[in-house]
Amino acid sequence: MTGREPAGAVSPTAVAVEVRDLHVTLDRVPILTGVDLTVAAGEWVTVIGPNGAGKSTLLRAVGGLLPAGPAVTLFGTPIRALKPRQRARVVATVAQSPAVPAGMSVLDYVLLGRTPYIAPLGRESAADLGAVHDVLARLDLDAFRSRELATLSGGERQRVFLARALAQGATLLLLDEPTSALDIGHQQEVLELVDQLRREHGLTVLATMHDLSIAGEYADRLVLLDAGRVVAAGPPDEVLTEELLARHYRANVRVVPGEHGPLVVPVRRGWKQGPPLNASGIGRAPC
Ligand SMILES: Nc1ncnc2c1ncn2[C@@H]1O[C@H](COP(=O)(O)OP(=O)(O)OP(=O)(O)O)[C@@H](O)[C@H]1O
Repeated sequence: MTGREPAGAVSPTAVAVEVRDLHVTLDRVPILTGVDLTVAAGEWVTVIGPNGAGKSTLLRAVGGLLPAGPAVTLFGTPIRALKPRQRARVVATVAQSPAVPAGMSVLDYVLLGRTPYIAPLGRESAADLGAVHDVLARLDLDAFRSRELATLSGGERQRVFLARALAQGATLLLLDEPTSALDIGHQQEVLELVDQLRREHGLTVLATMHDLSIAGEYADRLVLLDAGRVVAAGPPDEVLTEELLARHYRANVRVVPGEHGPLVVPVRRGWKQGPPLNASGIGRAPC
């Protein structure tokens, strides 16, 4: 469906992502310290953590957008051994706020995802166009194909960014807060599509998310990052605990069982739960 093709020199292995003792320093500030992470082929792992924890930095290092030395291996090959075109066939990234090229149509933008398959100075093939049209249809973007990307709403644009990554046909998808601008219906639609592609085509997904309930519903495992270190990792019900979320997010939450994983409900601090409301029904007595 996404025009996935052989990934050059990279051979299939049971491990999609191997990160060992990753240290990243930006402008002399240590951002990631000794991060270890393994993602099995076909697995969905979501990195959670408070603002500034280093989630995007970790995804950028895994995607080869930041130098990571020997610490990152994709499908058994050190990422620094992959040439850019080879890497683009293996890993596709949806960044948090990708640049929007001025004057570019949605169709042309999504076609950029096919660049690793088009010879330099060559033209896109019928297969490239087919992959793009397929992805546009599945993301409910057909009506926008001729529109200038810059004129789309934030949520429409976010779906186009994902479409470009899917059109790339890579085996590993890195999604940095892929649904932050989407309404609740489109959130579910997009995440279900990613999960369906994972099941049908063996995609591996490494994501970041702030919505913890949604993170737990879709991921096989969660990795909790705080101040550049992994502080917890495991199945959602082991990581989404009231105690861990209080400690690392300084958040007051209740965690309740849900059909597809724990649901995290924020509870306002310093106010009594439930009645009594005052006589007019507005406001509660402070604790
Ligand atoms: N070029 C840079 N120089 C110095 N510090 C940087 C640089 N880029 C990022 N940082 C810092 O690194 C830290 C981690 O940033 P990152 O974007 O990875 O966090 P995050 O967990 O994704 O945060 P958020 O949830 O807010 O998106 C932040 O404190 C950020 O300010």
